[in-house]
Amino acid sequence: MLAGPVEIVGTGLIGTSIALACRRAGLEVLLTDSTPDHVRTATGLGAGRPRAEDDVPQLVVVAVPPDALGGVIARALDAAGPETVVTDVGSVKAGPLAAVGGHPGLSRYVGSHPMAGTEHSGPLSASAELFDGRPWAITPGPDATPAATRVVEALALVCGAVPVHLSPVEHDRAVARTSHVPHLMASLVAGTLAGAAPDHLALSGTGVRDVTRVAGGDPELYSQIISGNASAVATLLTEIRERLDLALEAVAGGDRVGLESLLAYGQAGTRAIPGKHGAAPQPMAAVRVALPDQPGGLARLFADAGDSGVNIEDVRIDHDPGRPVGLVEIDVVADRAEELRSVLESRGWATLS
Ligand SMILES: NC(=O)c1ccc[n+]([C@@H]2O[C@H](COP(=O)([O-])OP(=O)(O)OC[C@H]3O[C@@H](n4cnc5c(N)ncnc54)[C@H](O)[C@@H]3O)[C@@H](O)[C@H]2O)c1
Ligand SMILES: O=C(O)C(=O)C[C@]1(C(=O)O)C=C[C@@H](O)C=C1
Repeated sequence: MLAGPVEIVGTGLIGTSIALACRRAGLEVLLTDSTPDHVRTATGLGAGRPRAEDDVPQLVVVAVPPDALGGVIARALDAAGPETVVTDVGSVKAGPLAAVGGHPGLSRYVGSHPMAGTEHSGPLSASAELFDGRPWAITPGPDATPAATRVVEALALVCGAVPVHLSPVEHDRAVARTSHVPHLMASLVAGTLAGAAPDHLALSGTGVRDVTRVAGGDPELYSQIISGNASAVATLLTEIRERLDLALEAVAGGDRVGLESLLAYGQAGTRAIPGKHGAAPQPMAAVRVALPDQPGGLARLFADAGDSGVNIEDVRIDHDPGRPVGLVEIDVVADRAEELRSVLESRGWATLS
């Protein structure tokens, strides 16, 4: 279905990660970016080769910032061959589709959106594994042909992702809830840390890091993303503002029952998030390991964890402010945690309960 070549327009974090995943599958990849250095860097990483004038890609993947999507998709539809399919990976889907409305090549355009990323930008942060097991929204407009949709679905599969089909409007409503509002909330919480006293910040544990990580993303990119989905984001913000008022009243008025009910509602929300590959959420447990601050320590720990045969779902590293020791929290499926702990202890690692 996807035979290549695949052209990537925009060789930043997402474009270069897709290019690397396509290369991993043996596909020919052509690279384009308005910043020639990014093409050079991506080429150096093994993501493909610069596109030549006479190349005819089977699929063009547009991975540029949201404000530039409409123009770049239209140019890709103009420039590509009559059979070439064009997709984009922008975080909002109704806007780019509207921007190319009426284009004669519209039947070859199918929007999409991989639900994976990091708080970093640019080709140097890219990874072929970024999309493994992650949802990838496929959002054909009414004019898209089934054949073009299948090509874009094949791209998601080549990248190791799980395709999820929905309309552009439904997509935008969904990601307001699962991505855009969470990002904004993380930024509001993280903002309370800027300028805080260093001896207060020294008490930062994993909780505050978990809640604020995404707020480290590029403000220019996220302001484009959130503005591009303004109506769905504003609807949810209004809901949250009402609950924030209730939280304020409960805290200020010492209403423990009201507070518990707000916290229970939040807990129910965390439990509603599906597990990996869209499966039902599985209970997780963290195995906590003391890691001496020495070169190669983490590699040895991962090798020993790998030998246990227990899959690592997530990892966090924290540093003891007073000692040259790190604390590594390895998340695994709860019923395998004891197995991992006992293998690590048998290899000399100190685990903490
Ligand atoms: N960062 C994420 O977590 C994430 C996840 C999924 C989707 N997305 C979407 O993917 C797209 C790219 O995001 P990113 O995080 O890779 O950003 P990035 O800044 O890492 O990369 C963007 C690249 O596009 C290039 N570019 C800008 N304007 C261009 C133009 N007119 N023509 C050609 N190249 C151009 C830039 O030079 C840069 O290399 C965005 O639309 C974003 O909404 C981002
Ligand atoms: O993991 C992260 O760092 C992300 O923010 C990734 C994330 C998300 O919210 O899930 C961010 C924006 C994208 O449009 C898709 C994915």
